[in-house]
Amino acid sequence: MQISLAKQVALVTGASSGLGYACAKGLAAAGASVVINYNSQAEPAEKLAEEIRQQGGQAIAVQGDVSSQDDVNNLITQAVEHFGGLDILVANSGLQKDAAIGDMTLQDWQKVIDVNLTGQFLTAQAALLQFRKQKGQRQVSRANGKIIHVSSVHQLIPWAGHVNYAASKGGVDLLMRSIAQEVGEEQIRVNSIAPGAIATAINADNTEGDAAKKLLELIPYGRIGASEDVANAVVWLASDLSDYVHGSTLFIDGGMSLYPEFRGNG
Ligand SMILES: NC(=O)C1=CN([C@@H]2O[C@H](COP(=O)(O)OP(=O)(O)OC[C@H]3O[C@@H](n4cnc5c(N)ncnc54)[C@H](O)[C@@H]3O)[C@@H](O)[C@H]2O)C=CC1
Ligand SMILES: C[C@H](O)[C@@H]1OC(=O)[C@H](O)[C@@H]1O
Repeated sequence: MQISLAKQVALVTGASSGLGYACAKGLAAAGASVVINYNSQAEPAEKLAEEIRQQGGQAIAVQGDVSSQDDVNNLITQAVEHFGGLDILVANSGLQKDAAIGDMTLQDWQKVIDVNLTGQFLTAQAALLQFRKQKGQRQVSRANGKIIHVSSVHQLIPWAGHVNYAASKGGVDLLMRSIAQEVGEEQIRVNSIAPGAIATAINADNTEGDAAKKLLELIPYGRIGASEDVANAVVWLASDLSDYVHGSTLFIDGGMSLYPEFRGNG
């Protein structure tokens, strides 16, 4: 079944690479106008926007640091100014700064929390305030706006050597579920996805060669994920086909989260 997001406007943060890039492509292919946020990599974001326009879609690339409230507010402003409103937020931006707990600097802790958790708070808050502002004006979906947080299997599975990252994702889990509890009566739909091992650039060391073999021992379904596996799930969660899914986390991990033990991958 081909999903249509025609007339809808999506903002994807951290979309100049990896999962965000794939999600922006997938949402555009489903007919959404897309705001492609990037922090420092302008070229791939602009190229993707141009590719979408060349294919008859609508897209713009907008620089912004999701840990800056002013930048986040500008992302929403650009969506409204260019496409008339906002219907879908994919809060995707994230990074890792790995260290053993005894070696982790406060800077490395703070940076990961600022982007992976505070950035998700700021983008979700800005999006839902826009949903409220435009309430009743956009007859494009059964919901009055949709928020999809990108979390990780490590919201559930501890990850030695990555305490900042795992803590940030654990926070995203309760952030999502608390927002969902608070705004559901406004028909603002809030969910998250929890990817497992997906072959993206930041994961290259772990998803190739011997490291991949080790990882595959933790994946019951027997393969490492692709960005498209995540993008397909995001398009479905953004569509009315999932209209009764609210406050849920969709694990996209080949069954990795079935394991109680994860000795990490790097
Ligand atoms: N690749 C994987 O196996 C998994 C990835 N994830 C999550 O998926 C999301 C995307 O990760 P990947 O695509 O794998 O990595 P990636 O590094 O390709 O994408 C992360 C994006 O976030 C952007 N970003 C970083 N700091 C930012 C800031 N301050 N403001 C705006 N954007 C910022 C980066 O520029 C980058 O484009 C992250 O939240 C990550 O935690 C979760 C589970 C597994
Ligand atoms: C399980 C993955 O290999 C691991 O999970 C994450 O959230 C990280 O980005 C790694 O990809």
